[in-house]
Amino acid sequence: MKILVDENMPYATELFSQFGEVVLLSGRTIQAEDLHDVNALMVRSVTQVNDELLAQANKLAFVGTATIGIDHLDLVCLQQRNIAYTNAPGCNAVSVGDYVCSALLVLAEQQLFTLADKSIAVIGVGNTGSQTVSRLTALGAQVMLCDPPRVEKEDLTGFVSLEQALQADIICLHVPLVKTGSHQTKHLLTAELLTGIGQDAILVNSGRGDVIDNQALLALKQMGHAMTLVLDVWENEPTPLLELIPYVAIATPHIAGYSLEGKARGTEMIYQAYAQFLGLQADRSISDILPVPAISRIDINQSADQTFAKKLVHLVYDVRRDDAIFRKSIMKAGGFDEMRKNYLERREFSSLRLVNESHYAVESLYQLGFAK
Ligand SMILES: NC(=O)c1ccc[n+]([C@@H]2O[C@H](COP(=O)([O-])OP(=O)(O)OC[C@H]3O[C@@H](n4cnc5c(N)ncnc54)[C@H](O)[C@@H]3O)[C@@H](O)[C@H]2O)c1
Ligand SMILES: O=C(O)[C@H](O)[C@H](O)COP(=O)(O)O
Repeated sequence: MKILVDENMPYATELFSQFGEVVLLSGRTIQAEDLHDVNALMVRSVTQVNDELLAQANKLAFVGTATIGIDHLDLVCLQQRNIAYTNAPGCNAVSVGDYVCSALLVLAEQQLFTLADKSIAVIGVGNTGSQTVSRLTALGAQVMLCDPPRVEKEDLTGFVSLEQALQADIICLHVPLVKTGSHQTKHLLTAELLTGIGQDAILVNSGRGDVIDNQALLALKQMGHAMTLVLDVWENEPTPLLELIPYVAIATPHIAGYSLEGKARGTEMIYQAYAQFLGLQADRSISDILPVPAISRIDINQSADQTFAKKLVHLVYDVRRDDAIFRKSIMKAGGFDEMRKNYLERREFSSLRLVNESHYAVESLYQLGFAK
């Protein structure tokens, strides 16, 4: 059995070697000839799995992507070739929630605001959006929810329209890239909709870059629109619109989901799916492999407020680290992918246990994801 795996998939060799030979390649450069005699292909979002890539796939029976998004898989092509596929829904949702929380707490400190005083809208209330909602709610914010496809299917009440969501002080985008059907998201934020966003607003995109018309956003910023931008995802990755970067307050190279736990969970989920596909028992686990975090417990000696939450959040993950590396590396050829490949270890809030022997009021910190 030969299993071809993107080299940026942590713990892949440890897990997939249960089934056979594991071959590691750079996901961005996997070619059709690499798939000759390969039984299973395990990718990340940078590999376009389509007719062109699968042209020489004579034995391929399974494709796994260790990601939430599946816009890089041509599902029709996989079905036509009778190739099974799986993704890893929710694998890095906690990591994305941590990212948004870290970014908004940076901006809250810089712009002197309290999240509880802001109107916040989350657009796309699935796995990642819900993680953002629970963190912001823990920090006292009232969060508006916008998810027309869910409202249509689940008959939910209290959700707002896209137009209402775009009036919020803070707008967080968590939608997938959908190019067909009645809820398409490519350029969901058109030039016209972007223009209607408030001058004091904050716009965070950690979904997919194509959801915002990046050229229109640049034109708007060049005309002096003052909204604050947090962009983790960009149109045309790995070569984002360089002129846009100086207008972005927090800019990162598509790493919102890159906690070690999130990436490892992605690998483990497709490993388990492949074992099931083969009718075998998955006998390995990432919990046996993940390293102990550098700081794993802290004694709590005060009740929680936003300032205290910020200290703890940024102790575990301060997004400014990734923003600084992004600005330094993005001008270099291949810089975007290089930053992702050499991403510094980052742990989730849950890696830090808060010991509260004096029973201070810190329930909100546990709601943020810190461990008890
Ligand atoms: N930046 C990163 O590192 C990172 C990490 C994980 C996921 N993502 C991206 O985020 C996307 C969302 O992830 P998820 O786990 O929350 O997915 P999900 O499928 O759990 O949730 C997506 C939600 O968006 C909603 N939605 C779809 N179209 C919409 C529209 N037009 N308007 C409003 N809502 C809409 C869906 O109904 C669904 O509830 C993924 O598809 C992926 O592209 C990025
Ligand atoms: O869809 C996802 O899960 C995320 O966008 C994921 O973090 C992307 O990471 P990549 O596969 O590009 O390494």
